[in-house]
Amino acid sequence: MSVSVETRDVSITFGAGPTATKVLPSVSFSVSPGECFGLVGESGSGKSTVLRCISMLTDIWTGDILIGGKPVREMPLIERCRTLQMVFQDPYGSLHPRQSVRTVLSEPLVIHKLGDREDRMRKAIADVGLPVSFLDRFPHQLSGGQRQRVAIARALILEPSLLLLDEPTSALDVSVQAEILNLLQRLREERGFTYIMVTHDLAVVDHMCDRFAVMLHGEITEVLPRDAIPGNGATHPYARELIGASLEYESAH
Ligand SMILES: Nc1ncnc2c1ncn2[C@@H]1O[C@H](COP(=O)(O)OP(=O)(O)OP(=O)(O)O)[C@@H](O)[C@H]1O
Repeated sequence: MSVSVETRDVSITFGAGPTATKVLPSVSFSVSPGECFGLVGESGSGKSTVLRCISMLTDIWTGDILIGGKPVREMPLIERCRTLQMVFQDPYGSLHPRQSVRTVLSEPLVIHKLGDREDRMRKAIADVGLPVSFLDRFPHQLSGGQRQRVAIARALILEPSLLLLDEPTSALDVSVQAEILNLLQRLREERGFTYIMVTHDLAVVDHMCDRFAVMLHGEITEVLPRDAIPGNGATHPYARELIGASLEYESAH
C-alpha cells in the first residue's frame, strides 16, 4: 500500500491582474513509496499550498503531479480519494459538531459503496487506539487528541496509500503530540503508507521523516536527509539558519 509522489515545476498564482500573487513559482520533488517526506519553512512559505495542490483541493496549478506514476489530474475523484487522504491541523474544525464518530466514518463508506461498514468502522477506530464505544460519541465528547485520532481514522477508512499530513499535531498539547506522532509512525510501519508532512517543528521531522524539504517564499531551498539535522548539514543559508535556530532552542530546553 505504498505509492510514489512526484511534483514537477508545480506553480500556482492566486488572484489575477495587479493583485495576482505567485505563491509557488516552481516546486519539484520526489517521494519514494513508503517514505515520510517533510515540508518545513516559515509561515506563508507555501507548505500547505503544496499539499492542497497534490490533493487537488485546489486545481489551478500548472506543472505535473504524479502519484504512483499517474497524473493526479487524470485520476477520477473516486480513485483519488482511495489513493490519498489528508489530515488537517485542527481536529476541532475538521469534524462536524453534530455528527457522531459513526457518521463521520460511515460517510466515505457510503459514498464509495463499500460493504462490511460496521466491521470497517470498528477496525478503523481500533487502529487509532480508541475503544469501539467511541463510535457513538460526538466531537464535544472527545479530547483534542481523541478528535485527531478520529480524523486519522476517517483518513484511513478508505485504505489509501498516501497520507498528506498538514501540521497534524500542532494544535495539540505537547503530551498528546507525541502520542499522535507515535500512532502515525506505527501506522506507517504496519501499512507502508507514504507520508508528506507539513510541520514547522524540526523535532517532528527528526522523529518522523526520512527526508525533508526546506521552503522559502514558495521555493524549495534544499532537500535534506533527517540526519542532516543534528550536525546542521544544510548548505543553503536559510536552511542552515532554520536548523541552527531549532538546535539552539532544543539545547536551551
Ligand atoms: N486561496 C488563496 N488565495 C490567496 N492567497 C492564498 C490562498 N491560499 C494561500 N494563499 C497565500 O499563499 C501563501 C502560502 O500559504 P500557505 O498556507 O501555503 O503557507 P504555509 O507555509 O503553509 O504557512 P503556515 O505555516 O502559516 O500554515 C500565503 O501568503 C497565503 O496567504
